[in-house]
Amino acid sequence: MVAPPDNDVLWARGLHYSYDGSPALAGVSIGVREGEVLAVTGPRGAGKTTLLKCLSGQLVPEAGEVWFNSAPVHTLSRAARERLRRERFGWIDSAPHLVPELTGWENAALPLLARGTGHRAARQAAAEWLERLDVGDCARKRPGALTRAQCQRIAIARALACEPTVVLADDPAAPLHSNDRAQVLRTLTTAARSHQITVVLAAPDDETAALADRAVGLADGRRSGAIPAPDAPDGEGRAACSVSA
Ligand SMILES: Nc1ncnc2c1ncn2[C@@H]1O[C@H](COP(=O)(O)OP(=O)(O)OP(=O)(O)O)[C@@H](O)[C@H]1O
Repeated sequence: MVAPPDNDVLWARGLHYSYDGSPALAGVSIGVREGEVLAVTGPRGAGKTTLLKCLSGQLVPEAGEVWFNSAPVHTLSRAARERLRRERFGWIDSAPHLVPELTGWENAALPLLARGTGHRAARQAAAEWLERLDVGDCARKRPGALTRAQCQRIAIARALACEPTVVLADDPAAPLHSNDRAQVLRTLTTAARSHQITVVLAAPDDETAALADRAVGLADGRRSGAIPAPDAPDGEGRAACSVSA
């Protein structure tokens, strides 16, 4: 095993993963620098979700290595990977997956409570993140009384409230109306940057990728060619990244 570069908080080399014999990742290597927002772009089925799941320890690659903060993830036991995910990673899915019986703040506080944070402190942290994400008025409401966009903001608050080292966001604006998409994505990237949280963002479109500092492409489970850098407005946006399989 070769240790990753020092400034990569998350680093993977030669990842292979198949579903029932069909390859989803075929030798992907990637490095994520501390504090950056990295977009993983590519069409449907390119392997973005599978890559994020391998990086976060949800899936174990059939071949290849994943390192977090210079420690191997791919060799950890299931229990150790679960602990790592609970303590250091946040996950945002393309659907909010809130618990319908719980209120907004209770949903946002769940990962903190799972970590053993006291009820009062968890409630306070959840409430602060709901405010930051402009859904403070949803704290006492249940998901059934909220819009999809409000629920997705609560899901983002849930991922950020325990201030993880890395957030993996799998097309987090997918279910939203186009008016809400840009706003929700911008809120996520701004909040992460202001708290030095590294983000890996599966981005199916240019609009999403443009909010990242850097973008890498996937196609058919492999790294695809160099992505041109668009004009980055207001210091936001991505840089070109020359990539190889
Ligand atoms: N649970 C699964 N069982 C079988 N095949 C799967 C499973 N999940 C993904 N795949 C397949 O693996 C390949 C990569 O899928 P993946 O979801 O990682 O791509 P993606 O880029 O995230 O796509 P999308 O944008 O549609 O989410 C696709 O061919 C997909 O059909």
